[in-house]
Amino acid sequence: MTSPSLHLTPVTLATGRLNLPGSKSISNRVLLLAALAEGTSQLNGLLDSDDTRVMLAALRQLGVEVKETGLAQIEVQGGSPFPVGQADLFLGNAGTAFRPLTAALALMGGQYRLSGVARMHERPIGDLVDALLSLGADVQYEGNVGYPPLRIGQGTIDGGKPVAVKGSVSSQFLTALLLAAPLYAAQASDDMHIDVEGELISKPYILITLNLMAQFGVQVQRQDWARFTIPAGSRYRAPGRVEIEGDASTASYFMALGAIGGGPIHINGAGSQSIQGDMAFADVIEAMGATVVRHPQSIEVRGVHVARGDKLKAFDRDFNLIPDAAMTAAMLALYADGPCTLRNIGSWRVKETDRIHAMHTELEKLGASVESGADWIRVHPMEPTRWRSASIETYDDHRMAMCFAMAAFGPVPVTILDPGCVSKTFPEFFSVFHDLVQA
Ligand SMILES: O=C(O)C1=C[C@@H](OP(=O)(O)O)[C@@H](O)[C@H](O)C1
Ligand SMILES: C=C(OP(=O)(O)O)C(=O)O
Repeated sequence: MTSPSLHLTPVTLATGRLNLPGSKSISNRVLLLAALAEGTSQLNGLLDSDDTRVMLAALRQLGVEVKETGLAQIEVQGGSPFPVGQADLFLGNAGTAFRPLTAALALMGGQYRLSGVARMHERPIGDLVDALLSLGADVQYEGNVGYPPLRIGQGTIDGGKPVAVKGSVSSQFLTALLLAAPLYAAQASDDMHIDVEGELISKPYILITLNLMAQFGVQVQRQDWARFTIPAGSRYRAPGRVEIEGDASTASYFMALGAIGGGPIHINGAGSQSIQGDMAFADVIEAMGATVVRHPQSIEVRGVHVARGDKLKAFDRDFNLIPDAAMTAAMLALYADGPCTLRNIGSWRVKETDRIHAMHTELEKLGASVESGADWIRVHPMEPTRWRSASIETYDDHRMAMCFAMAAFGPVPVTILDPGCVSKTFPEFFSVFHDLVQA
């Protein structure tokens, strides 16, 4: 179901403060960890959005006791195996729910079906399934080989020999194996080794995984990015309280606002102590000419006034480490003093939509000159006379909707189609955006 379109009239200034919603990546990891850990976990600051709702609903269907104890506060009674050994789970388009649950249920054993929206059934999962099959799990494709929906049965898991996983399509496959690994390692007499075969993309997300596993009592040993060892006897223990920090990918939209709308924008919820790689987007806007002050749990951004003709500095950068925040950088290119090139972003092709195609097409509708290839995109800056008033398709991709809000700093009105798709990670995005900008 599509939502009514949103008309953005030109704005010139951005200033104010906001509290970030909880991190999607941390929320869904912590929900699964709390469900697997023996004992009670109190999760504070959890994100409330489509992606966390499908994870919560799945855990409840699996019999995990989850209580809402306050605003963004959840209490989880964990333990494994899950109480319900048979379930048909719908996981929307949430990669952070689909991939980790596939691995956990495959190692747990039972009878499960995992499906999602049509786009989820076009997002690859073969590299994770191959790794699980090599461990002795029973995972079958219901439709196209290499893609959801999946059926999981009772396998015979042997983690005694190193398991290899490819990480060139998504880091979530390695994250999924790591999160599930203690289901085997807890009973094992030998350490479990996970080897990465070939290139590993989006590395900072693996560090989030390892950090949170450690908070739940499992210390993974890492040899570069090649081998991950889960010691024999490793088991998750509920840590009591877990504070979930704000979402750094969401923070990128507000850092961008400060960079082009003067600021100051005060962003509360993630700062220099963040465990999220996307906080490095602050370095990107700094290099473009914005001023960033980093506090342990917040940041402040001041910038230029692009609506008055100021320009940001152009860039040519590798964005492999921050693929989500990279989309925001592509929008900032419109206001730069030269062409901006984003490299090593091949994973954009298999996310909520083909983001290279979507970005290229929609930026051209605004009047921009764009070039792209298999894993890169180049956006040329806009002269004021080039801007065209366009209706922007969002392709059911929350990040397309959120980053095209930055086009409101151009001189013509812009319409965002189906803006409600922001509910994947930040349902209140447009009301927070409107509170910060002025004509
Ligand atoms: O592990 C995670 O929480 C995520 C990893 C990244 O995916 P890839 O590893 O597929 O790039 C990122 O794009 C996604 O939004 C969240
Ligand atoms: C790629 C994304 O999501 P997912 O967790 O579904 O992979 C994203 O949020 O940009």
